[in-house]
Amino acid sequence: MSTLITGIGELTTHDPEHSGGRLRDAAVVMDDGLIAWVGPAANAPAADERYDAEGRAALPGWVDSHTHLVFAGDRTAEFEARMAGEAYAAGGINVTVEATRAATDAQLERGLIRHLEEAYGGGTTTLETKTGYGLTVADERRSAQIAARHVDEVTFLGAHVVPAGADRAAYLDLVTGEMLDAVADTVSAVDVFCETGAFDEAETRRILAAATARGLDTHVHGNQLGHGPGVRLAVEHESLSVDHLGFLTEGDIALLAASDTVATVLPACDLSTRMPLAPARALLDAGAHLAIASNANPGTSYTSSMGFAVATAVLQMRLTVAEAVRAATHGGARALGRHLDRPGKPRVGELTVGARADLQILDAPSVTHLAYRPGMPLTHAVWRAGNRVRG
Ligand SMILES: N=CN[C@@H](CCC(=O)O)C(=O)O
Ligand SMILES: [Zn+2]
Repeated sequence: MSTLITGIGELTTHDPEHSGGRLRDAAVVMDDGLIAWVGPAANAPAADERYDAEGRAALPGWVDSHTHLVFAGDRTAEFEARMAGEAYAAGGINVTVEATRAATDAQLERGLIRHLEEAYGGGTTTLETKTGYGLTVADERRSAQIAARHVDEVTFLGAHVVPAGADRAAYLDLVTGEMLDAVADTVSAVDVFCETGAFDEAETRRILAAATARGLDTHVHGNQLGHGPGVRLAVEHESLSVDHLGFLTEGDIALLAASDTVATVLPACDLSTRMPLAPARALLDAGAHLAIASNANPGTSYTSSMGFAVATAVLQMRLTVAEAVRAATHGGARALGRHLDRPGKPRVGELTVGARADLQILDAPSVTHLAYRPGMPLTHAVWRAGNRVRG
């Protein structure tokens, strides 16, 4: 079944062949879950069904490359304390760990589905989520298995913190050994929280090496709470991404600019933790690959709204709307290694022939409205793999 979407007032493709990635009065044909044709509406071929966008803007669905959505419990009190002046500290993670361990599988799955519905309702079509609130072999395994039933990419974050009451050396052995083996078939990548209060340089190196030895991709949570080795380790290890980046030196920016490791910024988290905004403008100007993600989690960023993240990146981080949209789609795909076709996984984050047909239509004439009308519900219709899932 093929679908023609026509009457697109402004189409963002990310294909440089199409007027630098932006077309006016455009159309798209989807067939068999993939983009089959993109071009001027006047030249569009026929299809089995037709949808008229009536002049609205269309763009790739959001690729949210960083979330933590397998959890139970609530951190409202911690948020209130932060808004009253307390600093964020990694230790809060243990509050969610306790609640997650106490939850049944069904409760965790229901919570995940509820949060995914929110994310998808806002135009997200590809989503990564991490384990990291179980921190025992059984709890990390069930978190990974529940996530794998519902999301595109699952990342093992056993190295979130050393759980309360655990022996540090023994936990390091577990997270690089038995616990990693228990999830290795279920996840595609391993993440490490490299930060004071979480894991230091030597520990991070060991965890990244254990992941690579099992053929898994890697990510690093780095430079969130202060300056540190996160960026350097991610780049040295050729990790897919290093995420957060509120505290960067000129040297860190130069390292990222010279590497394929994606610099992932998390604007909603920076706001919610009242930490410095990551220098997205400087990263792009230096030539780094940039992604924007939600970091949806109950501690530091309890929102999965990619529209909000994009608006904040424009209004506060000084990106253009086109740069922010690219970082939240193509950038996120690159951060997950999904900007290239993989066996059984067509590339995402762009509207080019052969890519997965993931497309959102805004109730607005241009993507500029994402920042011009921040916080407004602009998602009008969404297709995922060629199926209309919203609107
Ligand atoms: N920094 C580490 N992990 C999460 C926060 C987790 C939490 O506080 O529950 C983050 O990305 O911000
Ligand atoms: Zn995170």
